[in-house]
Amino acid sequence: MLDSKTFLTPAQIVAELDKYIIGQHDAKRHVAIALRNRWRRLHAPLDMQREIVPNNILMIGSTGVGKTEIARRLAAIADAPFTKVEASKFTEVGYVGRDVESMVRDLVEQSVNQVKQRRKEEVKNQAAQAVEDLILDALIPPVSGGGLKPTAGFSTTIDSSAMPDSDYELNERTRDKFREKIRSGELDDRKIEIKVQQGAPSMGIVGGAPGMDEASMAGLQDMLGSMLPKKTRKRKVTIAEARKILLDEEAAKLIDMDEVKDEAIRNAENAGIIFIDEIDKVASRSGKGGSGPDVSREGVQRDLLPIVEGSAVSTKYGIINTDHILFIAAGAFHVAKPSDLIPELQGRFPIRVELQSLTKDDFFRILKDPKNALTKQYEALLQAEDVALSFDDAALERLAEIAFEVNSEVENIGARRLHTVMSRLLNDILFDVPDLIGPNARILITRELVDERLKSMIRNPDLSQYIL
Ligand SMILES: Nc1ncnc2c1ncn2[C@@H]1O[C@H](COP(=O)(O)OP(=O)(O)OP(=O)(O)O)[C@@H](O)[C@H]1O
Repeated sequence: MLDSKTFLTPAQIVAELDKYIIGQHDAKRHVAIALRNRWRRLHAPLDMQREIVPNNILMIGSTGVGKTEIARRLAAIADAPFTKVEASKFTEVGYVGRDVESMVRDLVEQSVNQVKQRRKEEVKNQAAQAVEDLILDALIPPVSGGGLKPTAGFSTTIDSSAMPDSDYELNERTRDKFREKIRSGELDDRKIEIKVQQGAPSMGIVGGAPGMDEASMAGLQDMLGSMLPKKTRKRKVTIAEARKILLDEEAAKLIDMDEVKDEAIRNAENAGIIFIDEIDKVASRSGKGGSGPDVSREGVQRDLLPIVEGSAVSTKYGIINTDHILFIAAGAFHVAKPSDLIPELQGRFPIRVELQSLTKDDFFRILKDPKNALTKQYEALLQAEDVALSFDDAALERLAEIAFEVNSEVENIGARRLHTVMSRLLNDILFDVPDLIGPNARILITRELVDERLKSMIRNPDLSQYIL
């Protein structure tokens, strides 16, 4: 995507983000520039490409206002590998817990999966052809022998050497007929026996050699795994299921894993986005009179620094350079301030954006407008049961109001509150369909209905604390 000749302009990127995220215009502008800059860098002269450093971003805003969502959607727009980590989960090197390099390994893993998926898509037609042959072999073994065992009801062993020409032709004609039936889906429910590959055998390496890191261990496991013959197992499944299972296996056989690894590493290096949440939780400096936990928090920041500054991290797919990965750090910064981060780290996140707290009106729009709005999700769920659910605007206004009130009275969890409120509102309906509310029913959620179902709870803070 990023290496294609044209790419979305910053305004177009914002327009894409607008489809999913309400408000937060400032943050959208900054991430749009950062993304377009990555494309610009890849089209700059080679010697300059090395010099251009990404403008990492620090997002400041309370929980549930769209920080993660913006970063995730940004990655989706660029089809870029993305990973989210919580800074508070890291521990300083030398202590038990997740080491900071694991986020780079996660990113590469993500990138490998993405490339693999893309390549499989490219060879899908070729793989489908091979799958059709395998299914056919299971139904009617070819005269040349081989193939998979047919199930009861079909001819069994065919001795090709003893077969006269006419029998051979007959077999071919039968196979052609069945090929058509397989294609039309007519035989989808018929059971056949197929050989499926079993998951990688466990090598039983626990702990590894002293001094061996996680990446080398995983690499060793992979290497040993690939040296052993792949185990297969027989399974009896319907033709429809066989198609799915075999398609994945056949597609995997057609792609070159070395190429996949190379491309995945390149993508992670040039397009990867790492989102570090809760950075404020590791932001307090021992220099300010801190002890114990402060020292360790500063340790985590010091460990993060080389990765954000650019260094080589070894992963089971190879060495990856972090120089051009885009880092987006985020935190509420209610207690600690960005200035409590160690200066070197502050310097690595030159772009600061503040996300706004969401208003009642924002809640209303979040319920109604995004492509994946909660109302649209529930409507689609019930559509599957042929029940038409809809919401009138007054109902959505009331829901937004309730979510806003509960946030101010109980705890502010931002737009996440809409999930709990909606689920409370619709639970009975979701349970009653289809037993009590049959197909073709129409349900209109009105303001009165919202009040009726939720009023008792919002009047009682003790209750809403647990339920909403
Ligand atoms: N401005 C917004 N527009 C649309 N949906 C939003 C917005 N803000 C939050 N949401 C929705 O609320 C949920 C939580 O948002 P998100 O994960 O982005 O929170 P966050 O700001 O990253 O919080 P945290 O720091 O706790 O992770 C998501 O389902 C997201 O879609």
